Amino acid sequence: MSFILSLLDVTSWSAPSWILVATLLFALWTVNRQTLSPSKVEKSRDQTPVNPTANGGQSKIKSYSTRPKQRRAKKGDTSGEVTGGCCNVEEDEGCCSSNAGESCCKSSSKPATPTSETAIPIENVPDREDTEEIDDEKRITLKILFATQTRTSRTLSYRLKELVEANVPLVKEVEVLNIADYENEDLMTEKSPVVFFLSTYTEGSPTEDAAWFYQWLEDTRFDHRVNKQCMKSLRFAVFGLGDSVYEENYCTVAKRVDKWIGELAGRRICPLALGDKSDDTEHQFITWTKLFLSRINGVANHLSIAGEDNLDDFVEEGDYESSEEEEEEAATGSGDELMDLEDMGAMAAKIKSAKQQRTEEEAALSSNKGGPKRRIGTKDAEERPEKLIKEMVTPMLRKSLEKQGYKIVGTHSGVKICRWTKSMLRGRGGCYKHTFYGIESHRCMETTPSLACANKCVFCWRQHTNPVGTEWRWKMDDAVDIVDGAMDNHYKMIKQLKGVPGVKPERFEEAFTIKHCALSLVGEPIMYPKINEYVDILHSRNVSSFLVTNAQFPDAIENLKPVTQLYVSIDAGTKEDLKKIDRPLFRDYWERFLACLDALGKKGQRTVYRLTLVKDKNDSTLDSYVTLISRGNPDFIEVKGVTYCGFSGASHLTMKNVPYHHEVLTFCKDLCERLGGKYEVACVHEHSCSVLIADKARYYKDGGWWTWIDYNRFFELIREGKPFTSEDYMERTPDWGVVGDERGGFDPEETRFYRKGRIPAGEEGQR
Ligand SMILES: Cc1cc2nc3c(=O)[nH]c(=O)nc-3n(C[C@H](O)[C@H](O)[C@H](O)COP(=O)(O)O)c2cc1C
Ligand code: SF4
Repeated sequence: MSFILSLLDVTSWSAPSWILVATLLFALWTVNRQTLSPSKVEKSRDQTPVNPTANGGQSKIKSYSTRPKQRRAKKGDTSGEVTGGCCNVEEDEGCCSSNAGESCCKSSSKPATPTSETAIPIENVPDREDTEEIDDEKRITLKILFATQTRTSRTLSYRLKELVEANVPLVKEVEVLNIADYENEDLMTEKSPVVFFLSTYTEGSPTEDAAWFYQWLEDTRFDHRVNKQCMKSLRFAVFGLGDSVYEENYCTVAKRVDKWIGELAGRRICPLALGDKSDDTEHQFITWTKLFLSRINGVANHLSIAGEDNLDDFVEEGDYESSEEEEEEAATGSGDELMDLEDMGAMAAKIKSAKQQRTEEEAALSSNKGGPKRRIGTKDAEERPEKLIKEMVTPMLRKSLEKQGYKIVGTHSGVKICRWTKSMLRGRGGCYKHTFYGIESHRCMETTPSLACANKCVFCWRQHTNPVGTEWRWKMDDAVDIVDGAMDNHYKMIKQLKGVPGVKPERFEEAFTIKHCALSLVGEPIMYPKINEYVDILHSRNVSSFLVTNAQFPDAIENLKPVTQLYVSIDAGTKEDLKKIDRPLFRDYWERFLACLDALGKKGQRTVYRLTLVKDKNDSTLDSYVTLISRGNPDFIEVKGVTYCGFSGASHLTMKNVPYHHEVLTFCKDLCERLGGKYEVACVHEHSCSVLIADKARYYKDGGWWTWIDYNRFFELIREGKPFTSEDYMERTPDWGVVGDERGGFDPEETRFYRKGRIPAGEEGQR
């Protein structure tokens, strides 16, 4: 042992020891370098095909001897697939768990490791010996510029880099850069072909990193000092990222950049392509990439033979109109076949026929239904021809949501076990709904029949991995199937908790009879056109229903059957703030929001406004909340401090936006004061920074608060089928739940558990 220690004591080493160690280190470094040397990497590309047909087979480079055609790639062919890495496009936004504090690949500065098909075959592979003969000076550099918020564009950029490196030996180097790090003016003298991956955000705007470039490019077109042919030497291609639900704002940034560079005489290597979040971005990317690889090979080949000139065969004409047709081509390609340049004629015919078929189908629909648009609650979606209706949860989205812990039920529903369910199973306390309304958290299922919604709220738990839409446009599952599916999955998750330290056997048993359903997981439950059938099934099984809606569908609120408790989310007090916080899809979002409050006021049911306080964002406009409360006249107002879900490129919320419990309480007291005494703070749940404000006239009786629910009575009332009100099934709130009680809303039958390093509840500073 002392010998080893003396070896570790470097200060005692003699000169020969130093020389020995240095020699060993050098030898190790050399071996390692050889393992990773480019020639080794090249060897692994040995079989990678390249397409000389892109230059008409007339390459003057001796090395491009043509080999017989390789087999064509089939969709799903994974031969040559590189596995590993979490930021491939399939997980573009969802690869990171939303839990704060978890290690996150998004924060890594390392490029995403693609799981891409690096072996996308371009036909006629050059022989290994031949490619080695290519003079390095003849090989070109490709630049990829991306602009992103949630990293999809960045991920695709690195995937394209990998694919080009694996498939196009004439490209020596692929540089991937954030567009903000590129000198805009260099586009006018750029020698390397440039590919842009650009995403579009609110109202068709560019991302922050692209804003300067976008403005510069727009201005350049009108700058009389600038030659309108200034980008003549630029070979470029644009891939846009967006979401077609934004209709006329769909991929605006990419469309415009493609158009503007074209107007400045830039030469397109490849048509504009659009990756649609509501469709299959992965498929669109692969289809476009196949075309791009063959084109860039042609461009590289010509550049290396003929230099700057003689490129006309390999660039698209610079006019924007023609690229729409091309865009269609990229979108409709089957992805199964390789598009050689000679195949383009056949492809054009295919696109034309696909277009015609679609027009005919749409026309048939319009004549049947009086228009192709589908509305929530109508049967249009159900009656659309099967092949036009897509599933809401694509395989890519499924993977991403499953990573975040959701169990996907059918094609549009999800269920997830709540942390309070686990907590109550272990006798460590229930959630705020236990304190406020007597919910048994260990028997509560949190689910949604629609993972889609019509917003992009900054505090969304899903970090924007879910689909969005203003109407139901997906395949629709039967209500009974999704209730069954959600319950089965919930029970499976409960089963997995067997044997977890602290789980109480009697609670574990009870958990196999669900008593409550919180339709508030994510998404918009009332978007599901069969929501009434859904709640009927729950009630018939003696399961209570707490349904939360985001106040964008007033008709659906009006048509909704009685639920145990109906919530609307009030995410802001003013039109401007609502736009900033919820980032709604509807242009008339404010009118819809107000109409929802009016509809709620007329329901005559047990209703709740749910306010999520985001410090410095929606906590300052008290008077505007007063107006909204007077409008919908809810029974309760639940106020909760926002929960920090970790950083998401699309959100920008930080811990600074999370209010302290005392700040939430002060806000509530101020609010009650401004409401003139009609409402009062009734309960608190300090644990989760939640406060309940109740209508005093309705819920304060016999010297106490009656915010709890008699669930059995509710089911009886439903079965009786006669009209009833919230006062018919209220129950007295236990003392420990009432504001001012020293237990802070913690059930005395439970045992408080403090995680190491956590501040005990009720203490100053608790969030
Ligand atoms: C708040 C928000 C607003 C958006 N607005 C638009 C839009 O106006 N048009 C569009 O085509 N896509 C829009 N999108 C969709 C994004 O462009 C799409 O999610 C894209 O894949 C994001 O790419 P990125 O991950 O590289 O940022 C929006 C997304 C969010 C979160
Ligand atoms: S409405 Fe809900 S699900 Fe939709 S974005 Fe907002 S928080 Fe997320």
